[in-house]
Amino acid sequence: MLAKPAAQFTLEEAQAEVEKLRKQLNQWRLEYYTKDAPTVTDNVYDDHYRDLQALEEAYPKLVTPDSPTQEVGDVINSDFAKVQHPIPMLSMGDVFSFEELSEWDARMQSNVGHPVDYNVELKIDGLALSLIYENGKLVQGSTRGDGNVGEDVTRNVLTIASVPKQLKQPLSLEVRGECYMPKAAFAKLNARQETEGGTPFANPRNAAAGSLRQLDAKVTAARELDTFIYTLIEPEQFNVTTQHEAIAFMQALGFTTNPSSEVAGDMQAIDTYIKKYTTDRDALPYGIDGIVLKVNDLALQAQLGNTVKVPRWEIAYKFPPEEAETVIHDIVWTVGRTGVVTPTAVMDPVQLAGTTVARATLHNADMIRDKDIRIGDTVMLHKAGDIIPEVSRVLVAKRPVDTPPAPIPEACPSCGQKLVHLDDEVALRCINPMCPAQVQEQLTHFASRNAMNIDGLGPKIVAQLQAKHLVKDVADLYHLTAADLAKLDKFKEKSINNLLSAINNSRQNSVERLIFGLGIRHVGGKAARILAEHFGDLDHLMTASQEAIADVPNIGPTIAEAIVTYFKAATVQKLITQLREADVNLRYTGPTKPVVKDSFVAGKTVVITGKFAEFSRPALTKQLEGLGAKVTGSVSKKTDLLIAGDAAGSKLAKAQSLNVPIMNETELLANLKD
Ligand SMILES: NC(=O)c1ccc[n+]([C@@H]2O[C@H](COP(=O)([O-])OP(=O)(O)OC[C@H]3O[C@@H](n4cnc5c(N)ncnc54)[C@H](O)[C@@H]3O)[C@@H](O)[C@H]2O)c1
Ligand SMILES: [Zn+2]
Repeated sequence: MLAKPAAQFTLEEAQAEVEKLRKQLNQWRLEYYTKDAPTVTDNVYDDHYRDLQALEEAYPKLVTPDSPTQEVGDVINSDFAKVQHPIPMLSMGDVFSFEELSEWDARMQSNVGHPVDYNVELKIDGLALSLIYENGKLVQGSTRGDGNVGEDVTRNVLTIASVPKQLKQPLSLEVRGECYMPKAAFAKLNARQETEGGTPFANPRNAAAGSLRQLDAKVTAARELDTFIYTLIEPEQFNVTTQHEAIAFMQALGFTTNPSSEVAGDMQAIDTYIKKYTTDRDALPYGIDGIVLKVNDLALQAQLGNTVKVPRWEIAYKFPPEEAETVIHDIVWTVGRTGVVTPTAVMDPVQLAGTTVARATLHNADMIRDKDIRIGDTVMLHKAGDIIPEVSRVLVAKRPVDTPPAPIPEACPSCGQKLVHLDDEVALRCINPMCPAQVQEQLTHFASRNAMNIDGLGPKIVAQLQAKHLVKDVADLYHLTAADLAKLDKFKEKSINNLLSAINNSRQNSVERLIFGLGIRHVGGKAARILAEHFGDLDHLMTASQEAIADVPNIGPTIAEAIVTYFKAATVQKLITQLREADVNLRYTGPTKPVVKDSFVAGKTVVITGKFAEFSRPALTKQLEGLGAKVTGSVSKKTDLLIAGDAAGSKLAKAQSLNVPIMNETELLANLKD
C-alpha cells in the first residue's frame, strides 16, 4: 500500500515510486509467467499493481508503453517456437469487491444507454490457450505470451485428452480457453515433487503453466491437464450472436465447456451467482479465482472494443484471497481465565478472505516449535474453517539471517510464577490462583450477561478495580462502597449508583448464574441450569458425590469430575463462604415469574359478570390475572370483588346480598389506568 494517497505525491516522489514498483512487478512477472514459480501471492502482486495504476492515473505523463499496466503477460524467454496471434490475446480488467463490480455495470449501462445482459462464467485458475483448426483438424496450440506473440505448444496440447484433435464438423476456426490442472492431479504432482526432491508448485495455475510448457511433451502427457474452452474467434462466420450461444456451439463441435455459465440481466442475479460459487468453490474439482462478466451480445462486444490491454466488454471479479502473506513482528503470550497461557502472533495487517487480519493465534508452544515460527518471519496465513486466521507455513527463504527461535516463556507473563504442564496437556498453565491476569478474566466472566449479569462491569472497569487493589476475587465485589468506586476514572454519582445497584441486584440471582459464573471447567450455562434445578442449591451440589453428579441426565463424568475437583479446593470453599456471608443467593429460585405486589386486584379473588364495551370476557380475565388476581366463576363469601358490566344478573344480586364490593366498567378503566 502506498504511504499516502497517490494524489498527494509530488511528481518527483511519484516518479521514484513508479520506478520502484515497475522494477518489483517486472521481477514478479518474470518469476510468474516465465519461470512458473512465483515468490509472492497474487494479492501481494495485485496490491502493488494497483498502487502503480493509482500513481499513473494521478500522473498520466509517467505512463510508458512498457509499464506492467500496459503490457499483457511477459516477455517470452523460452526455447519454444514463437507464433504470432492473428488477433491479440488480451488480459482482463479486474475488480475486488461487489461495489466495484456494480460500478462497472453502471458505467457499462450508461455507455450503451440501456441495461445489459451478461454471460457470467467461472474464472478458471489456469493459463490461456489458443487452439487453431483447419478443416476440423487441430493444427496449432499456443500460449498467450505477450499477447501478440505466444509460444507454440502444439505437441504438448496434443497430449491433453479433452482437446479434440478432430472437430465434429470440418470447420476452420480459432478458439480460446483455459488450460488447467485439476486439484487432484495437482496434489498428486506436488506429493511426487516432494518425494523426488523437486520444488513443489505454488498453486495449480503455476503447475498447469509449468506442465504445459515442457520441452518434452511426454512430461506434459503425465500431468493430467484439462481444458475449458470459452472464446470463439470471429463468431459472425457461424451465425452465433451471443456468448452463451458461442459456448453451446463450441460444445457441439466437441470442446469441453464449463457447465456453470449463465446469462444474468441484473446485479442481483450476479450477486447470487457470486455467493453460490464463493461457497461452492472448494467442492469444485478445479480451482477458480473469481467470476467473469461478459457482455452477452457479441455485436455489442465488437462495438465496445478493447483498450491496449483489456477488452472493455468483460471484467473479472476476484474472490477475496484465501491465503495472504505477512510478517510477524511479535509473539505475545496471554493468560486465560483457567490459567492457560497462549501465544498470539502480531503481524503487519493484511486482507484475508474479506477481512483485515493483524493477529493470529499460534495455539501453543508445540505449534511454534513444529512450524518453527520465529519473530521476524514472513508467513502465509489462511482461515481455518474460514473463520480463524492461522499461520499455515513459514517462508523460510525470507527469514532474516541470524533470526533466533521464538522464546517460549518459563514464567507467567502476568504474575511471574513458573508455568507448568498439567497432566499430559500441551498447554502451558499458570496455576497461581491469585494471578492478576486470570483474576481479571474470571471477574469479567462472573459479571457477564449469562453469568451474574452485572451491567457495567466490563474488562476495563475490572482492570481498574484490580489495579487500585479494590478487588482480588469475585466475593470482594460485594463489599465495594461508593467511596471505593469514586476512585475509578470518570466515575460520578450516577455511574457509582448504577454499578452498586447492579452488583446488589445480582445477589438475588437464581443460583445457576453463580454456578456458571464461577467458571468451573466444562460447566457452561446449560449444564449450570440443569445442576441448579437438580440439586436445588449450591450446598447440595458441593456435597454431592461424583457418581451422583454424573448420573444427572445430560451431565456425565467429565463435568462431574471437574465439579468435584473444583469444590475440593480450600480457596474455593473459602470463596463460597464469603459469598454466603455477602448475602449472595445460593438457591435455585427457578424460572422466575414476575410477582405483582401492588395492583388493585393483586392477591384478590375476582368474579366478572355482564357485558363490557372495551373488553371481551377472556381478555379481561387474562389482564386481571396478569395483575395478580385469581379470577373465579361464581360469587361466594370468599369473593373479594365483583366486576359488573352491562346487563349483569344473578351474580350482581348475590354479590349485593353478600356485601361483596362491586366495580363497574368506568371504575375498572380508571383503576387499570393507574
Ligand atoms: N504472484 C505473482 O508474482 C504474479 C505475477 C504476475 C501476475 N500474477 C497474477 O496474474 C494476474 C494477472 O494475470 P493476467 O493478466 O493473465 O490476468 P488474469 O489471469 O487475472 O485474467 C485473465 C485470464 O483469465 C483467464 N480466464 C479464466 N477463466 C476465464 C473465462 N471464463 N473467460 C475468460 N478468461 C478466463 C484467461 O486465461 C485470461 O487470460 C494478476 O492479477 C495476478 O493475480 C501474479
Ligand atoms: Zn500467572
